[in-house]
Amino acid sequence: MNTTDRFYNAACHIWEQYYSHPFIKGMGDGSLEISKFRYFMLQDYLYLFEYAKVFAFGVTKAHDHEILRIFSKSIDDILNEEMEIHKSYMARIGISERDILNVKPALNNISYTSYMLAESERGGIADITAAILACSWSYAKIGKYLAEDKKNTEHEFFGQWIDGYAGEVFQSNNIMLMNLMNRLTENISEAEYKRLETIFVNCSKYELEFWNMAWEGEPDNA
Ligand SMILES: Cc1ncc(CO)c(N)n1
Repeated sequence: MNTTDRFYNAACHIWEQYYSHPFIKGMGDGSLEISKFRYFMLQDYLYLFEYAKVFAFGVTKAHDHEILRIFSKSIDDILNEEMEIHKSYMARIGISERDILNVKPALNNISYTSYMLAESERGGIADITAAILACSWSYAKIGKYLAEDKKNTEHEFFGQWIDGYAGEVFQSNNIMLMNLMNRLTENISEAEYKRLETIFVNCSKYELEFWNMAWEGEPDNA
């Protein structure tokens, strides 16, 4: 079994909860309150700047030119492709630059990105890819899952989000990262594999916490 199949088996009890999550179901059937989506978009926008820095560790630690290109292209795609989804929604919802500057990352958001950055600083290219993969792959799967029903992608508000993640650029970048993960782990020991699996499973849990945070919104004591 290749590494990504083993990762999936190790995390599927968490991933199954994404599909039935009220936030994700609400984007699918169009019932999600815009105020919840607004909070998610702002937190996710801040998240993406930190997530891009995880790839930047990959740039500095790359041991060949192809890997260097994969990580540097990913940074460009996050900052200039994926963020277009966020910017477009911000314009639609009426969120200004100043609103964005006033947003503080929620504790879950900080914890998740700090964990990814810490593992990336400590580890090598395989650890960095394992940390990235739960994010990239889960959004690729959620986008595709929601896009299975044509009605969802045609929704006048949430359709753009679903199309963005189900679309060619995001999907093919994710496949590139999955292939990279498998290539990097072809000859590793079981102990090394286990270390990477732990990172992947932890990031999968952080993903679920991010959806919970988006659903529950700003806590009263924030
Ligand atoms: C929290 C989170 N995870 C993954 C992605 C996909 O890049 C995203 N935009 N946000």
